[in-house]
Amino acid sequence: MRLSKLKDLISDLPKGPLDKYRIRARFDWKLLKLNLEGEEGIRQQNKIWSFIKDNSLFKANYNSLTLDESRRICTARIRALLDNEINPITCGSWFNILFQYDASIPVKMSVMHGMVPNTVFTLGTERHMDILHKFSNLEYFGVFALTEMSHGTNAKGMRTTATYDVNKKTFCLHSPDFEAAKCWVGGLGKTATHAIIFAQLITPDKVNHGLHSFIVPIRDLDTHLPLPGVTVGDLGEKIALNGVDNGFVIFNNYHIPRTYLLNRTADVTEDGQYVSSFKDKNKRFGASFGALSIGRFNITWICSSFLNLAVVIALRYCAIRKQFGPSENEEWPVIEYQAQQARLFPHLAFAYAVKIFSQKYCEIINNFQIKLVSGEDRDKLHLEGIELHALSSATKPLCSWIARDAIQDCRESCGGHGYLKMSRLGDIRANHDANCTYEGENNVLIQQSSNWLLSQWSCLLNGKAISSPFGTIDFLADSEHILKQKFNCTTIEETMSLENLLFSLKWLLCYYLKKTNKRVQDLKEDGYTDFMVRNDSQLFFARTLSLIYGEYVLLKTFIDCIKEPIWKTEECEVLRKLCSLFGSTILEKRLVDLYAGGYASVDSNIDDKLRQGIIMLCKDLLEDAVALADVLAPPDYIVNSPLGMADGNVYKHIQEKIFQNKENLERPTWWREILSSKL
Ligand SMILES: Cc1cc2nc3c(=O)[nH]c(=O)nc-3n(C[C@H](O)[C@H](O)[C@H](O)COP(=O)(O)OP(=O)(O)OC[C@H]3O[C@@H](n4cnc5c(N)ncnc54)[C@H](O)[C@@H]3O)c2cc1C
Repeated sequence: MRLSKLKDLISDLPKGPLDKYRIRARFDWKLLKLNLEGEEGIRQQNKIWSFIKDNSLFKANYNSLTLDESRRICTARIRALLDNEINPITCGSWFNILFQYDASIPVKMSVMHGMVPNTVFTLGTERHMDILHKFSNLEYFGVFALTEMSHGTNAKGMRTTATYDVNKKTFCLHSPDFEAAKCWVGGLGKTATHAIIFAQLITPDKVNHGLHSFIVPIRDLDTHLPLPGVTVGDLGEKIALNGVDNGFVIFNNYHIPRTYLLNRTADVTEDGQYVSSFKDKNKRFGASFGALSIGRFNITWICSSFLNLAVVIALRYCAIRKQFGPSENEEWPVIEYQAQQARLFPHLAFAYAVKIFSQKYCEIINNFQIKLVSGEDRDKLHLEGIELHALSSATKPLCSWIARDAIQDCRESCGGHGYLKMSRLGDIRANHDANCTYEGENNVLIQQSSNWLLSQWSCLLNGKAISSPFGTIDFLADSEHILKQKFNCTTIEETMSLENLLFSLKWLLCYYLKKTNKRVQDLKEDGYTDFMVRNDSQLFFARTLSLIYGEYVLLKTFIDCIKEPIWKTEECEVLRKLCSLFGSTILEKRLVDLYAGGYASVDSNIDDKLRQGIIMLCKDLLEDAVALADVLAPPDYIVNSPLGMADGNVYKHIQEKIFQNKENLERPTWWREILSSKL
């Protein structure tokens, strides 16, 4: 790409005190950005950011808003974005960068204008095209309602019923009590006209066929009042994301047409017969699981958006903020300190790892969804769906915990000013928080991943082939050989090499599979039920097993990405360092297992080699850290934190923000109460 064209695509950064670090970088940040995000990706981002910059509705709010005003503004901004063709469908996964501006907007939009049409498209058929059209035309506003008041994670325990009425040719929706009310539904509190409701489908023969999804009218299209038989309302203020009206709904023998069942995988005929295109019920779930994984892979991208923003703010601030120094006359920016580097640079490495992973797997899951709709080989799709489900069940928790911990460290690494609301780090932390809970509560979701890994392990033990269409665990076929290997690196460089780090994770995964399986078998032999076996094998095995699986795939994806021929030598060099820092930071936390499992002998000094390697890498990366943050940074009007602006004029921007808000300088209306003791 010609330089003038690159300048149009990626704007120059303003000059300022951060230049001191920028000129030390050993690569061109714009070229790295171009290779990492692609020309189309950067165009998508520019389209979204420039729309926000030029639209008065999106001027930053300086004061806290009332709940009602938060919701109104969020809805108005969503409308403006939609009117300008900015939505999850047209922008694809790049839409998730909106989380860096105001997280409520993409949360509500992703549900109403992404997840809902996607679900209708994926799980519905021809007969739902008219409804789909109405969602797209904004005649209908749809929400996604799975969670119930007394059941969230355990979807099978949900108690809303949809009983087929053969005489009326309708499904009768019913919530037996308040505990069966659908709740937490984003957009339902004030906005929705329709909801996709997951309910237990019961046929006239009284057979319960399990959870199925239905399109259900909620509010009158003219008056916006609840329809008869529907009680709908708002859950009130939340910890964050208050632009989103999370709501509840209760049905009282409420009838909807038979055709409102989303019937791609199963249907009920007019005379009440249940028919499924999947002979095996589990396969119906397999394909649906795959479809649901799209949300979880998207969350890894959302985590990446929050993580990038927090890391950008913290790194830029810490490169400016000075404290102490080697002499009376010399003060050091805090980023120069070893402790600060060790706190922040691994998070920078994690940010790149999560970004590369989420970009790749969002593309894979989008392609999977297309195959699902085009009705390719069902058996093949079933296996692919299961692997994607298992992977997203490990990486969604892993990436959201990585981001959670990183954001907190970023907040602390900015000291007191990081605690100011204007730093945005508190809002980033609170908004990100929900990623650990929705789309599958992390601690429960992660069990799905270990279940799949254990089932593949038992195939292997029984001489059967493992099924890994995406190749995330195909190396397990070689597990016997892997487990016999020993750590034998003699130098720090060798220890920190990508090949060695990846192999160590392969070993750990095999080791944890063996250990978890042993625990499971022991419990079975002791007569435990399947339920108790699963419960009692979580600590310290199954949970760690899933995390190691996620870590392995993230590292492998990072390494594969570096191997692509697109990179210039200097880009490869810096990415390799980040990747090595990512892998070694993960392994350093698992030293106990590497020793206890016999991979590393006591005199191998793997701990010293890894730790010294991390220190060396952090020191080395100081040269590139600010430029690496520039690659991840959105424009200043999106960063919108005086601590993290591109020019690095931290104190000037803090002063502007303080003085911008007139209230900060005014005498309080209650000033007499202060002096009352004297009056
Ligand atoms: C901001 C936000 C938006 C949301 N939007 C929607 C939406 O649009 N539509 C919708 O349907 N839902 C939505 N939800 C609901 C969300 O999907 C659920 O909250 C989530 O699935 C967790 O379920 P739960 O709240 O019932 O947690 P629970 O399952 O009750 O979990 C409580 C605790 O118990 C633990 N636990 C549960 N089972 C086990 C087990 N077997 N082993 C070990 N520990 C266990 C969990 O780890 C957790 O710590 C939203 C939630 C939030 C916070």
